[in-house]
Amino acid sequence: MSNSAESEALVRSDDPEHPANHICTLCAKFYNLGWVTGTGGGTSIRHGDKIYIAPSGVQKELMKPTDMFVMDFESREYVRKPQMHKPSACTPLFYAAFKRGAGCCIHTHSQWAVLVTLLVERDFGPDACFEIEQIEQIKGIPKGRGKVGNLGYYDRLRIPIIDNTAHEEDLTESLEAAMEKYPDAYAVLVRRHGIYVWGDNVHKAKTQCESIDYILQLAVEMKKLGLPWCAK
Ligand SMILES: CSCCC(=O)C(=O)COP(=O)(O)O
Ligand SMILES: [Zn+2]
Repeated sequence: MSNSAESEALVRSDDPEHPANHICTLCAKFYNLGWVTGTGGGTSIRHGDKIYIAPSGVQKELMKPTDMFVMDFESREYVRKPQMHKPSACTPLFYAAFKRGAGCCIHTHSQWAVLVTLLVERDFGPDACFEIEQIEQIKGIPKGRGKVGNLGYYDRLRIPIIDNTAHEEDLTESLEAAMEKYPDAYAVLVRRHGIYVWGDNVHKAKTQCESIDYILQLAVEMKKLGLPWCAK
């Protein structure tokens, strides 16, 4: 897109739920939860045929709508590219979630997520997975893509764990492999790094991420108390 007025229009709106505004307000909230401190983590939103992406290496809680990159979903070309920055290194990972029908993807560096990946370290390898059941908050997570409703109290929540890589974008292949292997998952943990959580829309991605973070914190405390995550 060569016309700068058109490019500007993509990020200027009075609607607080316009993705350029929404990413900024969400990241400010997530900063206060310890999810996106020190420039780590982030959020991306799909809006029709456009994807809104934050810049890389910036304080995510201080971003402005005009800082946003905008990518065309089909061509994967940028239709808005602020000169000062590069797009988030998480972009190919967010894109993997959008290809699976997500409307929003959140990446956090939550310490609870990191700790859980260390607590299941004994299962290190391609099959590593965090599993928990009989916790009320599990009901905040959908059963799976194309399935109706959320998990029940007696259902088991499974979140696959992939190994970290030196560069964020190099996680893409293993994230996509985990998505294939666990088609019902709405989240993937990254060992010693954090978590990616996605949802059909912004509201669902946010509430699912909150539910999962709550469960991960609980899981760490349960482990400290010697309490099992699953009944059997
Ligand atoms: C200190 S953060 C290291 C990079 C990272 O893991 C991350 O999530 C942020 O990447 P971005 O390119 O969006 O700044
Ligand atoms: Zn990260």
